[in-house]
Amino acid sequence: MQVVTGEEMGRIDRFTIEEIGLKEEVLMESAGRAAANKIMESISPSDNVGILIGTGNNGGDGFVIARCLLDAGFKVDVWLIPPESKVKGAALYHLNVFKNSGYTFADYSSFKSDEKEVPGQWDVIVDTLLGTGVQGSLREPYHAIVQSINQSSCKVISVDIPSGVPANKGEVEGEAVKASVTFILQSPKLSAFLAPADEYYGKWECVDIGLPIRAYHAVKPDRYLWSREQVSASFPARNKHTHKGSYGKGLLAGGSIHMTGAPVLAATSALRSGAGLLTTAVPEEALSTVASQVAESTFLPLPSKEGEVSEEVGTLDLSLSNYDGVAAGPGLGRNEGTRTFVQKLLNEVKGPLVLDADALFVLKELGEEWRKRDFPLILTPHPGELAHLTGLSPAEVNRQRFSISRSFAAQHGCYLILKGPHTIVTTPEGRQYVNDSGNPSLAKGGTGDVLTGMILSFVMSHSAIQEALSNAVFLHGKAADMLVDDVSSPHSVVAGDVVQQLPLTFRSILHS
Ligand SMILES: NC(=O)C1=CN([C@@H]2O[C@H](COP(=O)(O)OP(=O)(O)OC[C@H]3O[C@@H](n4cnc5c(N)ncnc54)[C@H](OP(=O)(O)O)[C@@H]3O)[C@@H](O)[C@H]2O)[C@@H](O)CC1
Ligand SMILES: [K+]
Repeated sequence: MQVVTGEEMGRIDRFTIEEIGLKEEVLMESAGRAAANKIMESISPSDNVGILIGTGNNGGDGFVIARCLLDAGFKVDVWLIPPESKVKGAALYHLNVFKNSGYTFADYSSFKSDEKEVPGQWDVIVDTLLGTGVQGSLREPYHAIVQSINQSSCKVISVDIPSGVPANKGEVEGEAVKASVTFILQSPKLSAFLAPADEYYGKWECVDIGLPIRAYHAVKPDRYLWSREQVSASFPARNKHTHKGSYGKGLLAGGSIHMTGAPVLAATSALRSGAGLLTTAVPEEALSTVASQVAESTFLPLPSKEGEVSEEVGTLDLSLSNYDGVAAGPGLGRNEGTRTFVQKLLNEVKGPLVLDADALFVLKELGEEWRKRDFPLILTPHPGELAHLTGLSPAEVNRQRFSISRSFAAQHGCYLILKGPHTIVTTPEGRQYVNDSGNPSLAKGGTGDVLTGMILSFVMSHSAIQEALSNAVFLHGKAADMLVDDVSSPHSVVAGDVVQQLPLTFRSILHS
C-alpha cells in the first residue's frame, strides 16, 4: 500500500484524468460509491445518518455517498454547508445527479443560529466537509460545525481525511474532526502516521477507488505501508538441511559497568530472533554480569577504563571481518573509547553494521569519515538521536519525519530507522516503509535494545536489508501489541517481556 502527500495524490488524480482519460466525475462516482459501501457495512439501517457536505471535491464525494445510502433505504439528512452557488466542477455535477435522483438537501447557510448544532436524533455523522484541499486552520462556518460534531455523541465517519486535518503534517491547527472511523480514499496520506494528527483518524481503512496503477508509476511516491502479509511473504524459512552457521555469525557490542542490561536485552533478542551464532562484546569490567545472563552467547572482552570501553580497543585485532553482521551501541557509554571503537567498526566490519544508542551519539564527532562505507550501514535513531545528528530539534524531526529521514539516508548512503509511533525505514535510495504495529507500552527503556538485537539477527538471515529492517520493526511492535491485547497492560510491559513474547509473535505471524 502506497503512502502519499496531498500533492502526490493530486498529481495521481490529474494524471488519471488528463493522461489516462478517466473523467473526474467518473472517479468521484467510484470514490463515493466505494466509500458508501464501507459506510453501509459499518452502520445499522435503523441509524439516523447526517451527511455534512463541504464546498470542494470531498463534498462531491458526499453527494455520491448520500445518493447511494438513500437509494439503499437508509435514513439520511443531507446538509450542504456552503451556499449552493459555491459548489463547482465535478462536485456540482454530482450535486445535480443527487437532485435529479429526487433527493433534497438542507442549505446550512440559511439556517437560524439555533438550528446549526448537530441534531440530537442523529446516530451517525458522515464527514465530507473538507478533504486534502484544506489549508490552514478552519474558517467559519466549518469551524463551528466541526466543534458541534466533536461535541456530539454520534459515531463520526470521515471520508478520506478527518476535516481540518492537514494531509502532510502532524500538527493540527485549531479544530478538526475527531473521527471514530476514517475511510481513506485509495492511499493513506502522511498525516495518518504523524502525531497528533493520527489520533484524529480514529480507526482507519483504505477503500479502493480504482485509481490506475500507471498513475502511481508516473508520480512515484516511493513510500509504503509495510503489511503483515509482506512480513510473512519475505521472511526466510528455516530449512531442514541447515546448521547454526546458516543463520549468521553475529557480533553484538554493548554494555558498560552502569549499563549491563542493554546488551543482555539485545543479545537475548538476537538469539530469540534466529541468529545462529552470537558473540557479545562487552567491556571487561561488565563482562561477568552480562555473561551470567546470556547462556547461549560466546563473549569477547573489550579493554575497559572506568567501566566503559577504552581507547586501547583501537589497537587490537578483533577479527571484525569474520562476522556476517555487527550491531553496536546499547549501553556502551559515550566516552572516547566508544568513539574509537565505532570508528574501528566502520573501517573493519565487512558486512551490515547496525549502530544504535551511544554508537549513534558519537557518530556526529566522526565528521565525514563514516559516509564512505562500502557495506550496508544501518542507523536506528529515535527522534532525539536524529536531532543530535542533524542539528535540528526533536520537535522539528518529528514534524517532518518522512522528509528528514529521506534526505538524511540519501545524503549519508545509509539505511535509517527513525523510531517512534509509526517507525519509518528509509533505504539509501530514499524508498520509505512506514510501520503500523506497536503501542505506547514500547515507550520504555530497553525496548530499543530489543529491536537492535532483532535487526542484527534479521540482516544476517534475510537477502534484502530493507525487508529485514521492516520485518524487525513490524514484529517488535506486534510483540508489544500481543502483550497488551492478551496478557499485560501498556503500563506494565517491560523490555524483557517483549523478548519473551517473540516466540509467540513469530508463531502467530509467520506460521499461521
Ligand atoms: N484523489 C483522488 O483521486 C480523488 C479525490 N477525491 C476527493 O477530493 C478531495 C480533494 O478535493 P479538493 O481538492 O477539492 O479539496 P477539498 O478539501 O474537498 O476542498 C477544498 C476547498 O475547501 C475550502 N477550504 C480550504 N481550506 C479551508 C479552511 N481552512 N477552512 C474552510 N474552508 C477551507 C476551499 O474552498 P473555499 O471555501 O475557499 O471556496 C478549498 O477550495 C479528496 O480529499 C477526496 O475526498 C474524489 O472525489 C475523487 C478521487
Ligand atoms: K472529510
